[in-house]
This record gives sequence, C-alpha cells and structure tokens, in this order.
Amino acid sequence: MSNSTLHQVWPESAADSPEHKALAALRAQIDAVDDQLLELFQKRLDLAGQVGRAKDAPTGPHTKLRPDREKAVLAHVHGRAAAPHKEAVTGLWREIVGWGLAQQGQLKVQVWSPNEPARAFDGARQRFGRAADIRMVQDAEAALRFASDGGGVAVLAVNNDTPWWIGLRKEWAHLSVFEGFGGEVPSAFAVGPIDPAALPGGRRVVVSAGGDAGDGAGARRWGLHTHHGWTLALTEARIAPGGPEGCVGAVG
Ligand SMILES: C=C(O[C@@H]1C=C(C(=O)O)C=C[C@H]1O)C(=O)O
Repeated sequence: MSNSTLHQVWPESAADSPEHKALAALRAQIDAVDDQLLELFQKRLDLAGQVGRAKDAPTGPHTKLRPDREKAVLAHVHGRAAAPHKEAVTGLWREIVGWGLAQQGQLKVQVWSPNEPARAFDGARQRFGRAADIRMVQDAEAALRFASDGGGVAVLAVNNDTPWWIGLRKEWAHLSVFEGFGGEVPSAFAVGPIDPAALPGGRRVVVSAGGDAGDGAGARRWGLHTHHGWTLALTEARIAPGGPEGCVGAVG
C-alpha cells in the first residue's frame, strides 16, 4: 500500500474528527481512573503490610495467610459487583489479595501432582495469584515437611496412590487443609500451618480410620479416597478441626 493510499484512508485531518476526539476523551477518563486505582491499590498494599505487623504478635507458628478473611473479602466484592462484572472482579481481587498477603512476606507454594501437574499448577496460580512463588515438586512428603517447617504451603493431589493425607492425623497433625481444587470433588488440596480459627467455613475435610465416623445425621458426604482402612472425605457436618471426628481442615 502506497503512502498516497494511506492518506486517503486516514487523512491528517482525522486527528480532529469527532471519532478521534471521542476516543481521546474516553482515554483521558481511563487515565484518570488509573491514577485513582493506583493510589487506592498502593494504599491497600500499605494497609495489608500494617495488618501483617499487627499479626506478628499472636500468630505463633501459623502462616499469615487467613483463608477465612480472604473468603470474606472476595464474597464482599462479588456481592457488590454488577452482574456482568462479577467474574472480572473476583479474578482481579484474587490477585489483589495475593499482593496484599505478599506485603507480609512472599507466599511460597510447593505443588505435588504426578498425574496432572499442569492442572494443579494452574489451580495454585489462580488461587494464590502472580505474587506467589509456586514450584512443582517430586515428593509429597517433602512438600508437607516444607509447609510444616514454615516455608509456605503445599498443594497436593489426591488422584493418585500416595495416601499423604493419612499423615494429617499423624506426623502432620498441625497442618490443615484450607482449599480444594477441581470443583465439587476436589482432585487436590492446599495444606499449611493455618491458624484453625482462620479456616474457611465451607465443607470439612475428614480423615478417619474406618467408615463414616463423625458425620452428623443427614449431612452430605463425599468419599474421596481409601487406603488400608483410612478414608479421606468431605462433609457438610459442622465438626471442629482437630477433634475426635478426624476433621483436618475445610475447603473454601
Ligand atoms: C490483610 C490481611 O492479610 C492477608 C491479606 C488479605 C488481603 O489482602 O485482603 C487477607 C487475608 C490475609 O491472607 C488480613 O489478614 O486481613
């Protein structure tokens, strides 16, 4: 295409056309909104940093990640967002909350999923956001040890033969499940040294030796895995983490 043809299609006077002016005015509004967003986002980051320092005193061995609070923040913005924007708002706020948590120290996530590594990694990235340092690992026990030693959290698949979850009733009893990945019947769980008071209020994760122990009458229950008499299940029964029913956490 020659220059003369270009001139015909897009004459110099186009800069003064009503279309161009309307576009420029809209972009000026976007620039102004960006300035406001930038100021508010940085203010939020600073506040999250302050919350982190306020949490220093009583947290003990627990991570600063508070799944219950994150869930409440996401539910709040989802509830207030206009219907066509709910998905965009929720996706963005996952990122915002991830960066908020990062103000209190970068979250490290070890993902173990021998059968579906990409799916588990994507789930972890969506849940914890760009701010998190997320790595695939080859050994479920090592990932649990990493979480136990305060290194961060682990995302572990259950669609395989390694019954790592039995350890949540034994050597890893101080770790809690706080998220499920893959829908109603999760194929992976996030596990970490979460303050039991900060667990999300969703379905409870139960690891029990034999059968249906601890399920309240009539509560819905999803069996996920069994191994040598041990059962991993989800339940809607309102049982307390760490109690005799074998509740090892909850999913959001
Ligand atoms: C700011 C906090 O710390 C973290 C960051 C959050 C956020 O940015 O909204 C929410 C929960 C925590 O995982 C908090 O506990 O309130």
